[in-house]
Amino acid sequence: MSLPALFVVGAGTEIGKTYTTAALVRRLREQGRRVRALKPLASGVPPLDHPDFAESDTGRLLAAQGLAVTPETVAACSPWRFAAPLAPDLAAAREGRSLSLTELVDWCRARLAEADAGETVVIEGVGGLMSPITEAATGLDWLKSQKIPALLVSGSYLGAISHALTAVETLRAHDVPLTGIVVSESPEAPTSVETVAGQIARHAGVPVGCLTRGGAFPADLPVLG
Ligand SMILES: Nc1ncnc2c1ncn2[C@@H]1O[C@H](COP(=O)(O)OP(=O)(O)OP(=O)(O)O)[C@@H](O)[C@H]1O
Ligand SMILES: C[C@H](N)[C@H](N)CCCCCC(=O)O
Ligand SMILES: [Mg+2]
Repeated sequence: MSLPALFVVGAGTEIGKTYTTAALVRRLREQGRRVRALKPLASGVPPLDHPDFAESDTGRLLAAQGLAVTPETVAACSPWRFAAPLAPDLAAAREGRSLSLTELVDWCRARLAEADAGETVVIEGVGGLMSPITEAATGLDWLKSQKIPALLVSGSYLGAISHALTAVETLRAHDVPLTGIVVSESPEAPTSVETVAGQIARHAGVPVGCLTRGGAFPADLPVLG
């Protein structure tokens, strides 16, 4: 199995997990490293031939990897896709489908196991750390089962500090290794992203980096071994 691998989790939804994951993929590729980005479970995904597909998580992660959108590349990145922009269990129910945590974890394990030596695998979670993914399981259960370190993504909106620190405490309570935190600048935040990152860093006890609007992955954040 390749190492390192990273699981990108959010302190909330729509705060920059995909943006951060894509920025990390680009950074690693610039460094000449091989990287595979996965968004195994995605809700709010339009059909492949829809003009908005490129803006979906899967579309953005394929673009960051330099991959075209084809039925094969999409299925290899995001095998579980649902149309409704809801928690995955609800989105699946709208389509008369259901999800199995075991199948999801096994699929990810297989991708980690088949990765070449020297290849980095980055998995983006869904929603916030404890967003429901099946009727019984949350994203935290998924992350714990996967047994790879987490990278936490936070916003810089008012309230983000508490959301980020609550997620840090939850990860700690569940013995999930946390490699660092990326604060992705939120639109119309009342203070600078650096200020928010500084506040989070004072309490989090792990490296914290800033990702400004439209910016690149923070150069000073050591997230991979
Ligand atoms: N640092 C940033 N610079 C520019 N745009 C950003 C940044 N962070 C997030 N965005 C934009 O904000 C929106 C939400 O971000 P993103 O899709 O990365 O969130 P997410 O946490 O992955 O959401 P989800 O829970 O749906 O997976 C996207 O349009 C994204 O491009
Ligand atoms: C549609 C959205 N962008 C995500 N794909 C799913 C977010 C689920 C959040 C559920 C919750 O924690 O309340
Ligand atoms: Mg995303």
